[in-house]
This record gives sequence, structure tokens and C-alpha cells, in this order.
Amino acid sequence: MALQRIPRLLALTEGLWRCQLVMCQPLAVLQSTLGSLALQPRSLYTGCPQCAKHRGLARKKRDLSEKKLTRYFVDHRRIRVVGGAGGKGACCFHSEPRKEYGGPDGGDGGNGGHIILKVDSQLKSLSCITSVYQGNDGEPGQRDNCFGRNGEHIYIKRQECLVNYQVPLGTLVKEEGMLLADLSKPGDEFLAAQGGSGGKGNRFFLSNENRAPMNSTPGEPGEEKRLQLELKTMAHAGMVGFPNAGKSSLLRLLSNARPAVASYPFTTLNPHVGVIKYQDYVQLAVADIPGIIDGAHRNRGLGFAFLRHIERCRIIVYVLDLSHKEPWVQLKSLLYELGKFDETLLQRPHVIVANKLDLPGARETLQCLRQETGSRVIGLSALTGENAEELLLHLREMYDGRKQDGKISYRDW
Ligand SMILES: Nc1nc2c(ncn2[C@@H]2O[C@H](COP(=O)(O)OP(=O)(O)OP(=O)(O)O)[C@@H](O)[C@H]2O)c(=O)[nH]1
Ligand SMILES: [Mg+2]
Repeated sequence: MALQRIPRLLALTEGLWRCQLVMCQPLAVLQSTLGSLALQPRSLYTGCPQCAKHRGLARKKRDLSEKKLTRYFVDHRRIRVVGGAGGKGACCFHSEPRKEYGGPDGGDGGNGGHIILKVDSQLKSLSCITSVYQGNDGEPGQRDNCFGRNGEHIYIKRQECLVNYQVPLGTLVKEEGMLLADLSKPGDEFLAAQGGSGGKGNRFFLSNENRAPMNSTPGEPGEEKRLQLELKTMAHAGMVGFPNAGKSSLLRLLSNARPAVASYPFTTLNPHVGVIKYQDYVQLAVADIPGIIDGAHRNRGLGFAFLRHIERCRIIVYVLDLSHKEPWVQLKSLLYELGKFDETLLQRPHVIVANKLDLPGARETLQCLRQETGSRVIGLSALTGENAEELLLHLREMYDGRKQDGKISYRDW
């Protein structure tokens, strides 16, 4: 019996020993004598149960692979929304002992619930949006002039116990290609489908001419719409460049985002947004999108549809690769492809960044690039972090400048 208790005792004591708690002499003796049983030492957790829970959560979260992310990142959805139908009006008469002609007392039906799209800034993708949303129907009217209950409105993320659905910030709502709403501010709402109004009970039809109306109306059906939801990433600055130029490496260097980096082209398949945090608590969001190549507008490479994710960026960062002999050719191609997508993108304030300054011969190429473009080019290395401050300061200057113009505010990216 005593032998059976030994392993448990040992487990307790070794934990105490590992945590270097104040260990009394008898425990130390026991530890040394039972050590021959060679149980693996385990760490004794001395905190409360809540802390133990947190300890489990503190495990490092593994980044999702780009392929898996593609499954989760959805920037297009077609949905059918149907508002709830109105409840039917009741047709009945008051009945009480010794009251023969009680009169009509059929209550009205409740209104059907609307379907409302609401912005949730925590959401980053449209993946949680399902294809059909059916509104809640209103309840029918009841006798004794009881009106039916209105259908609960449905918001397109389930939140607490309410049926409550939401969309990410930057969602465009279109119907047959026509823009209905641009949900670009936190808290924005859009009434996607209106619920039908409830029917009238026979009490409603009571008049001097008709003291015993026998008619009541059914509730109206809810509105039905087929909508396209399109997500455009919201960031202050967007990076464009050829594959392998080092956009993701740069984003990793500047911000807390962790996009995948590899030496093969098209490593990035989805847009990533990182936040640069300045010491005075100003935060600047930077988006990294998949690389674009010559002929992207003819659907070469990954095409250029994802350029819509930089459409809302106020600053465009062209990332060029100094390992190429003529990076200015890359710049021309980028400008051409951007112009094909949207001419106005070319008028946006921009920064030209030449990456991979650490490579041999890169400084000479940088000089040539400056001469060719005739504008400011920030040479840096995303790998070593060399000269990254210049880019950080320049982005901040541009951001502050545009904020003073009233073109950027915290609410309006
Ligand atoms: N020597 C050097 N290599 C770099 C630098 N920046 C990035 N790289 C390398 O270049 C390769 C591509 O980097 P990425 O950050 O994945 O490039 P990307 O532009 O995001 O590429 P895509 O996602 O395919 O568009 C990786 O092997 C990086 O290690 C740099 O400053 N110096
Ligand atoms: Mg990348």
C-alpha cells in the first residue's frame, strides 16, 4: 500500500524541487532516496487554476500556411438575402360570459425582421458569410387585441446569443454590378433586405359602418435580393512589386505581420496587412499583396484582380529588386500594369523602394536607378534592416502631410 503511494509522492516532491520552493530537509532526503525510480522530472505549476488555463494558451500560435490562408481568406461572396415575412393579422371576436357582442379583437401580425450588414473591424475575410440569409418572420396577431411579435433583425459573426451577422471593414455591397454601399467605417450598417410588414387584424377594420368586420390581411413577404459582397483591404500604404522583390520581407521587418517569405515567386497569395507602430502611438497600416508581372492585366501570373486591395491605400510603395540589372524596367512595368487596372492609382502619392541593398553591386544599380527615374529612391535591405528608418520616416512624413490636408483621418483610411 505504502509502495503504491510512492510514485504520487515522488511526483509532488520533484515538482517542488524543480520550482525551487523552500524545500524542507525530509523532502530532500526522500527525493534523493526515490530518485533511483528514474521518473522524469516535471514542472510543478503552483499558480491558481485560472493561471494554469492561461499557461495553456501561452503556447506559441503557429502561423497559417499561405495555402491554408487562401482557404480562409475570401474576398468575394454572392449572397441571397430574404427579409422575414410579416405575421398574419388575426380575425376573432371578444368572448366573455354574459357579453354577447364583444366586438372584433384580432391583433395585427408582427413585422418581419430585416437583414442588416454591419461592419466588424475584427473580421478580416468574408469566409464566415453564408450564401443565404433568411430573415425572421413576424408572429401572427392573437385574440384580445394582442399584436404579433416583430421578427428579430438579422445582422450579417454570430455574437453572444443574438443572431447577429457582420462583415469585415472595407466591404462593398453590389447588386448586378451596381454599388449599393461601401462599408468602410467601423459601425457602418446597410439594410440589405427589408422585412415584410405585418398583416392587420380584424380590429383594425372596425368602423361605424362595419361593427363586425370579418376580414384580416396576411403579412407581406420580405424583400428578396441577390447581392455581391466584395472586400477591399483597408490600409494607409500598399506595397506593389514583382514576385521575389522582398515585399513580404519588408512587411515583416517594419511591422508585426508575419507573411510567408521564400525564394520562389508568388509566395504570397493573399493580401497581408501589418501595422507600423511609431513611438508617439501613431499607427500606420501597410498592405502586402501578391506580386504582379508583365502582362498581369492579360491574366498572366496571378492576374491583377488583387490590385483592388491597394485601391483604398493613400500611399503606394513600389518595391524594386536590386538583384536585377535594370530595376527601372520593373518600375515601368509596374506603372503600366497599375495604369491598366486604374489610371487614378498612378496619381497617388508614392514611394520607390529599392530592396536587397546588401547584395554585391546593388549600390551601383541603385545609383543608375536614381538617374533613370530622376526621383527619390530609398535603397534598403529588408534582410539586414539597413536604411529601413529612412522609409519609416518618409512614410510618416507623407502620412502626416496628408492628414494635415484632411485627406487621412483615423476613421477614414
Ligand atoms: N539578400 C537579400 N535577400 C532578400 C532581401 N529581402 C528579401 N530577400 C529574399 O528574397 C526572397 C523573396 O522574398 P519575399 O519577401 O518572399 O518576396 P515577395 O516580394 O514577398 O515575393 P512574392 O510573395 O512571391 O511576391 C526571399 O528568399 C528573401 O529571403 C534583402 O534585402 N536582401
Ligand atoms: Mg510575398
